[in-house]
Amino acid sequence: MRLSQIIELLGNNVLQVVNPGNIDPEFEHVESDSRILKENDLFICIKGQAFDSHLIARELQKKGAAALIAETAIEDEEILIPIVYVKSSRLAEALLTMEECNHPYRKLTTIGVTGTNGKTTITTLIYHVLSIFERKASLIGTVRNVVGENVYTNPKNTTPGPFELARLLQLSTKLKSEYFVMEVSSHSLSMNRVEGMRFDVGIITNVTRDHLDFHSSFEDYYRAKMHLFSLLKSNGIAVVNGDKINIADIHISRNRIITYGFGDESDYRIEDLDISRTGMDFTIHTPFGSSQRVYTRLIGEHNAYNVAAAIAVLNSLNYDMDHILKAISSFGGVPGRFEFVEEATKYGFDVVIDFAHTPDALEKLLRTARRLSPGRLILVFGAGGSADKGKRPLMSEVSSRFSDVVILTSDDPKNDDPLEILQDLESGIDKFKPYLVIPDRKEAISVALTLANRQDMVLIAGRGHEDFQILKDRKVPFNDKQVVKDILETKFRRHIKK
Ligand SMILES: CC(=O)N[C@H]1[C@@H](OP(=O)(O)OP(=O)(O)OC[C@H]2O[C@@H](n3ccc(=O)[nH]c3=O)[C@H](O)[C@@H]2O)O[C@H](CO)[C@@H](O)[C@@H]1O[C@H](C)C(=O)N[C@@H](C)C(=O)N[C@H](CCC(=O)O)C(=O)O
Ligand SMILES: Nc1ncnc2c1ncn2[C@@H]1O[C@H](COP(=O)(O)OP(=O)(O)OP(=O)(O)O)[C@@H](O)[C@H]1O
Repeated sequence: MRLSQIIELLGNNVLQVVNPGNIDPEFEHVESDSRILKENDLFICIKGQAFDSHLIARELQKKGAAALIAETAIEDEEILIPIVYVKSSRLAEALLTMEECNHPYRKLTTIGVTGTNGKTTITTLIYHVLSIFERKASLIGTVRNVVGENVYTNPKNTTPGPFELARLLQLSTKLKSEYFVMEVSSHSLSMNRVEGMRFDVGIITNVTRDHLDFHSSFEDYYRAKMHLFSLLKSNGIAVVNGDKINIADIHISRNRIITYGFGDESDYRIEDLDISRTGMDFTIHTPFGSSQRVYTRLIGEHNAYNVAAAIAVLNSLNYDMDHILKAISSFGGVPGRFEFVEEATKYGFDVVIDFAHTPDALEKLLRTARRLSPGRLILVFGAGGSADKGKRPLMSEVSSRFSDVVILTSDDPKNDDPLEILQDLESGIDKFKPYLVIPDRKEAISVALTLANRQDMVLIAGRGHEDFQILKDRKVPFNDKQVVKDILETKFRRHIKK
């Protein structure tokens, strides 16, 4: 692609072009990482959180960059290559990488899920059903990225950056995938990561308090999520939790919006939810007048929403309800989401691992647990560091309200002082209810298990499937489920033998 074509493609994102030699170079490739820049690349300068590549313009020129895209002034007389100034470098990055890859999303049915909670569950469930139907699909999200036989676990981001996204889309088309099912985080929407692609289906689950370290306000966070619907293909549809989201906020015609929920107005309406320890069932009424009983191994009202969302999407893609419901019934869930540690049952109590790390998710977890457990609820949780501090006391407040014993502990402290995080958490706790503060997570889990009597339920929240803890810049192995199993195996087995 030539520089003149790039300028045309970027349209009104372009502010100014500085081209001392008045040249129109042709580029081999668009790059935004100086470490892998090659001669004749067009380089996009980005001011990131850790690094600002505008500051290394000379090095970029020396390495062979044929032109630069920039959003802040590069005042260096030695820079002789053209510079295209734009309003947003990240937007330019998204548009140009997708152009370079020839818009692979056009050959795929793309399904994007946004919302504070439920993204991984819904994407994984849709992927599962499509796999049962023997349809080739890719899955992109927090837990893993799967494209054909390639599985990338613990990806850096829930939603990849533009280069990786374009590469995953391209690989999907190369491997003849039909579907591309992905989580779309609010960070990615704000940072224009997905701006280069378009979706056949956009799903929104809910928007509740989270990430207010990154977003300037709740309204800003909400707006970021809603932006997904600006990225629909011309005939794309929105699948919306009608109980949680005001459809007036989605600016597409009503006949392209499908709602799900318990509310009477829902297109896919949930009724008569019956929850047990092994799964749940409910009736789903469809907009085509049919009503069927759904069985799922997922547990909790929040998961009834997630299952209804998946049904609405798949049925809208013209899959038959009987087949959808059969495939859903065989879905075993996502690791670390309301996952029982079966080894605990022989000791007479339950242990559940869950990824809840927002006030709303904790409430949903505890309400579900209360429905299932005749005994006490003993909750172990902490809060992540370097993230939304304001949600910490709100999480404790919910925890005090819905559980019987709370043990505050460490999550992923990252660069924050673990004791300061605990103080923030403690400030929201109800001091008239039993609670403990045990900074060491393993010890906290051990104490919770020791406190558990017959029929109690121990809930270990916040880390879910994750198998590490981030302490400053150290990543140490830590998996809640494994830790529970180890404690039961050592401490409890010995105890029983005596
Ligand atoms: C704060 C943040 O969101 N950072 C994201 C951002 O990184 P960045 O661009 O700011 O990175 P940077 O290191 O400052 O570099 C800036 C630029 O300089 C370039 N560079 C850098 C070094 C160098 O030597 N040369 C060079 O050219 C880089 O290639 C980049 O273009 O853009 C990257 C690519 O898109 C992301 O991977 C990265 O996510 C970091 C890892 C992150 O942790 N993000 C979290 C907050 C996040 O996005 N989370 C959400 C999910 C949250 C949830 O739902 O719970 C997600 O979607 O993952
Ligand atoms: N529909 C829902 N409404 C509220 N809470 C939910 C819902 N679905 C899941 N949760 C809660 O959120 C936790 C994470 O679920 P899931 O991984 O599906 O969400 P996510 O949106 O992908 O989360 P994250 O963005 O943090 O990765 C679950 O363990 C559960 O506690």
